[in-house]
Amino acid sequence: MSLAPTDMTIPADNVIDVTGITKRFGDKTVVDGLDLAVRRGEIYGFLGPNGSGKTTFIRMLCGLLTPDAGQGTCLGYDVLRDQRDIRTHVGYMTQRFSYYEDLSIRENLDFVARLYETRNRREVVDRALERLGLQGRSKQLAGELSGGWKQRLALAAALLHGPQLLLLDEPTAGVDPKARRDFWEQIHQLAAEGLTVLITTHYMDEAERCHRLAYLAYGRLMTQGTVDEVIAEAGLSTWEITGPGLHDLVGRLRDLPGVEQVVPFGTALHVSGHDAAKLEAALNPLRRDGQRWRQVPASLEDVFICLMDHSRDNFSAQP
Ligand SMILES: Nc1ncnc2c1ncn2[C@@H]1O[C@H](COP(=O)(O)OP(=O)(O)OP(=O)(O)O)[C@@H](O)[C@H]1O
Repeated sequence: MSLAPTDMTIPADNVIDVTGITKRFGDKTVVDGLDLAVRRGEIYGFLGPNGSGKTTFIRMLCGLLTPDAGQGTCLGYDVLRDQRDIRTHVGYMTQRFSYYEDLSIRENLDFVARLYETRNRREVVDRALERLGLQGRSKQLAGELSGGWKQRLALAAALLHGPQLLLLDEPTAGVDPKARRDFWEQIHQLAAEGLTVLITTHYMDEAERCHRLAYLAYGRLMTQGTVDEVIAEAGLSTWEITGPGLHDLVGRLRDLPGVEQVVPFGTALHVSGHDAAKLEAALNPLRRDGQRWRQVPASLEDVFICLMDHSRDNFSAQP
């Protein structure tokens, strides 16, 4: 499939470059003064709890919603004025499968190609089928496909018109690990060819596959950077405890000075706080024979849980 530039001019550096983007629904500010710059060829992860404003932000970026405040460009187009141009040049994969279940894969792709008034439709659809490994199933009805194949169809459709920016809203939700891995290989291949990707996900392993990422809570940007930068900036000290008696330990740990979060991780507990000395002093008296206590680097999940706990709910208490 061709990902060659279309007829537009894109700034060499930032494909997305927006500041102060804000959206209100009634008295709720669901996206609150968001700044974001994403470079060409970057895979940028967007994380945050349910309802934190990720989809709303993406819909503003791709010209489906108008921001109430803020400014900037997407693919060189003004996000307030040039929404029609943006819509034409962006590939958007929505959270819900939105293709015709009673049409085949090929018919669905052909339909999308018609919407974009694509020239050489047959050839373009053939290339899309080939690229996504869908040739063998081209006659299969979309409604009969498993989650992983539906996701491939949706990705093929989002790429059909040769966009330079792909906005993916939880594309792998409910998809099995093998299909998720294949999907990410595909995304990295596309990025290597120059496509820019903004992707929302709740999976930590996927966050770690992004070049950079941002974490949102209640519409506000809590942190952004590479995985290492985000972890370092959080400044969390974390202890991992394994062995017997962890269940009883949880309750005793939670109210100790210096302990800010206690999270079970499989057969281990992660105990974190920002003041390393205070945390260690609080933990020391609780050590028991047979348990293993060790200091570990904070994980991305530790950091995100901490950010969520410390963020203020500005959704519920507005005048
Ligand atoms: N059209 C709308 N009218 C009113 N409220 C809306 C509308 N669209 C979204 N919201 C609200 O805005 C907030 C942010 O929703 P949004 O879907 O952007 O979050 P999200 O981070 O994408 O969540 P998820 O991870 O569950 O997909 C939510 O409280 C949601 O109920």
